[in-house]
Amino acid sequence: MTPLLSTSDVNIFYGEKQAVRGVNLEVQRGSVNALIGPSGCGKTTFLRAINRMHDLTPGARVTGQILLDGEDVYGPDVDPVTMRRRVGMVFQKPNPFPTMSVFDNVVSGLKLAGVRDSRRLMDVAERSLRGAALWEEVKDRLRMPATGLSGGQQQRLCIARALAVEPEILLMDEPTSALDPASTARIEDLMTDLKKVTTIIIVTHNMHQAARVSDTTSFFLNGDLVEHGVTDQLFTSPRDGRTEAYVTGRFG
Ligand SMILES: Nc1ncnc2c1ncn2[C@@H]1O[C@H](COP(=O)(O)OP(=O)(O)OP(=O)(O)O)[C@@H](O)[C@H]1O
Repeated sequence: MTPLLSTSDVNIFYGEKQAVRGVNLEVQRGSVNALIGPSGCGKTTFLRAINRMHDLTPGARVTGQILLDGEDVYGPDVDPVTMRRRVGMVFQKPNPFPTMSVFDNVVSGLKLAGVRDSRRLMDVAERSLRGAALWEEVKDRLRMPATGLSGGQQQRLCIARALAVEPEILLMDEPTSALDPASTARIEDLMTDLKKVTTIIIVTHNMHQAARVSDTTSFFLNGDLVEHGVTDQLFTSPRDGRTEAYVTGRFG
């Protein structure tokens, strides 16, 4: 099967400092992929290369190749804004637009793209909120400020906002680290459903979470991708001694 995402020899630098080294990775359509590893090993740096977020970081540089559905993400004719629409992102802390209503948050990307048809906007809002398992909780307060929602609801709203533009891939950077256990469980459950409509790469510090939600796992250490494989196998019979030491909690 042709992978949806494939990277070859990806190196990422902040000025002179190299944060990610020679990463080769393939991600299949409709899967959840976890990036794990100790703090500072380059997980977030790698994630942000996929949707060209480093274009916005002064001094950051990406070399090598990242192909999304066969297209070079850093190709000369690729518009970074269009690429960021194809590659959605959900951050550690929920970041709804604070001055906008629930509804306007969800459809903000579509409005930015010039969609004005109110029927279509409502359809997309409902589909996206249902997709993020939030519709039932907010359907009667779509016009209320997004900031009135709980933290867990705000994070699901951010997922709905990302889904509204139908991303080919959804990047999630520790999406539950600011949430309570109940909200975390809801988002973990949601991921299984999200696989039906998109492909997910999630950075997580929590190895139990990686084991629960992901199909494949990539273990990073000091900027290197040490091991990538089927999650069950990586956790139960890792090939590399460093992976084994990490997943058995010998360092972290
Ligand atoms: N904007 C930046 N400028 C310079 N160095 C950076 C920048 N962002 C990250 N780094 C460095 O790059 C390395 C990788 O950081 P990164 O945030 O990708 O790691 P991580 O694995 O996601 O860590 P964590 O789990 O703590 O979030 C670290 O040494 C970090 O200090």
